[in-house]
Amino acid sequence: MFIVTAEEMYGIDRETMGSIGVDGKILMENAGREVSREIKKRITKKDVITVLVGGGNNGGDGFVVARTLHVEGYSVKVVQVVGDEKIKGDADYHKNLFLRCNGLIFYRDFISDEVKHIIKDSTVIVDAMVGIGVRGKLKDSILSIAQFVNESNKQVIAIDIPSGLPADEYHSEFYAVQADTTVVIGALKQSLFLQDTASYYGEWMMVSIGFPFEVIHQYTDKQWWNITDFQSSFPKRKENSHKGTHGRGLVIGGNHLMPGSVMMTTRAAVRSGAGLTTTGTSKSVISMMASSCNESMYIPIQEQEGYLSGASEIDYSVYDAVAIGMGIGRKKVTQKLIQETITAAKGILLVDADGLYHLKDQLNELKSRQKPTILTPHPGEMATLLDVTISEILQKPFSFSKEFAMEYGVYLVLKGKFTIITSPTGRQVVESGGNPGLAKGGSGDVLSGIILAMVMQDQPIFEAICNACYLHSASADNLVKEKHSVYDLTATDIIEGIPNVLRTLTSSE
Ligand SMILES: NC(=O)C1=CN([C@@H]2O[C@H](COP(=O)(O)OP(=O)(O)OC[C@H]3O[C@@H](n4cnc5c(N)ncnc54)[C@H](O)[C@@H]3O)[C@@H](O)[C@H]2O)[C@@H](O)CC1
Ligand SMILES: [K+]
Repeated sequence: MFIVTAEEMYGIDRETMGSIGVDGKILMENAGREVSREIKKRITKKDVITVLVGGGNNGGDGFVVARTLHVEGYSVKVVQVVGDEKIKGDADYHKNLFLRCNGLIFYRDFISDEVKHIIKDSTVIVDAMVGIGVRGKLKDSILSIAQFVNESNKQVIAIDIPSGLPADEYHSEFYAVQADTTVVIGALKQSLFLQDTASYYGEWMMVSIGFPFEVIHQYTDKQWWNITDFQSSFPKRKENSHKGTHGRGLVIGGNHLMPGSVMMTTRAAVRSGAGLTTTGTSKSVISMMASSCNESMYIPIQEQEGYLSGASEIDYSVYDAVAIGMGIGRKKVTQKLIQETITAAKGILLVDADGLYHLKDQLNELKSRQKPTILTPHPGEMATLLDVTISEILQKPFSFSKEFAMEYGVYLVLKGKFTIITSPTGRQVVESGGNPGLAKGGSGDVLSGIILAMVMQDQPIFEAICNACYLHSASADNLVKEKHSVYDLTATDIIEGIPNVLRTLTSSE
């Protein structure tokens, strides 16, 4: 499913009406019909429904919903929250159809006792006051109605986007309707995947109203990754494959005080299908790891006082992919190791955790790498890389990611509740699975191991990274559904949950 900004949505709308020639009235009819279909799954004929209708096309969709439900025998009223002069064009056409079907409209552009009574007497509120055309904070008249709706405790179903909520990232202050359900029209809006706006949507689903796939794709390169994408792009294993087919991966990380991270990355890579996995770390970490992770091979790396300091002994040419940085610490001696690895690693290179800290002054080096580079920061690490605050990153995660990935020619995985994966060409995918059980030390290390294994399989690298993120979240979600809680779930559990996801979501022919 595609993700759009408001501007991109308007482009798609214009193109569909202009070049293709689909009449706006038909699009509006389609939108209202599809939204009604979703609403009907959530109501009965006993419900009393009020549709709050505003002055744009979002309101027009509201009139179609009101008419569709009314002619099918549901109890529906419309409250038009703007003056008559504001209802124009296609919306006015659909308003007249509703009136001619003997639909009932109350006109109130402020919160009066009458509107309060109508809302109080309703069981379901359909919010069609403002859609993606919202500009700034809601005006007082509509604001007061939105506030009353939020206090009313009624079931609220929003059309396209909760009224007042911005569709895009980097917005100013807002007040929005809190929906229980939002029926999103045509394409997913960016604010569905931003930390401070996502929850306003409540449960959501998307309906298609006739925008051609090619037209949508022409305007956006952003996508939400779901089970269908995972299943259709996950590589199938061939009968005649051998361990070399599935990649030789090297994990470099750890220090004498932090053996766990590199251990989890290694075990996750082994569990996710890497053909051969080698761990490069300090002697003391090897002695701790070797007995519990005997599928891996080990290379001791030069160290100074327990911290990794150089990797001249590694023959990088034998590895298809290298993951570096987990548990490596921030000591200055380690910087040289990162420097050497960036230039010496001839295959795919993934840099995570403290590796990113050391990378900060060497970002330009990445531009000359011949093979793909993957960086996997969380917002704090991303903020450090860019010298901005975490809250700035969270306000504009799509833009920051895209600029960064394109500037340095890297695949960027900005981790979080909504993980954004960006390719060097600016293509973006959001992976939104997972649960709060993942917000713990070690889960990032596990993700790095899964990515390492997946990028060595027979599939395009961007899809491989998206699938790795999906697998990581799906493992956590299955475990919380079946035998764990978000409190006790550990990074090790996530590794152990991988087989179940692979077994149930993929077939091995
Ligand atoms: N061709 C069509 O008929 C389609 C219509 N669509 C619907 O149309 C919507 C976009 O329509 P529009 O571009 O007309 O815009 P909206 O209907 O989203 O918003 C415009 C209206 O909101 C008012 N408004 C803007 N900012 C406000 C504020 N801060 N306080 C109070 N009122 C404010 C404006 O005065 C105007 O009346 C989408 O969200 C969707 O619901 C889409 O479904 C796509 C297809
Ligand atoms: K709305």
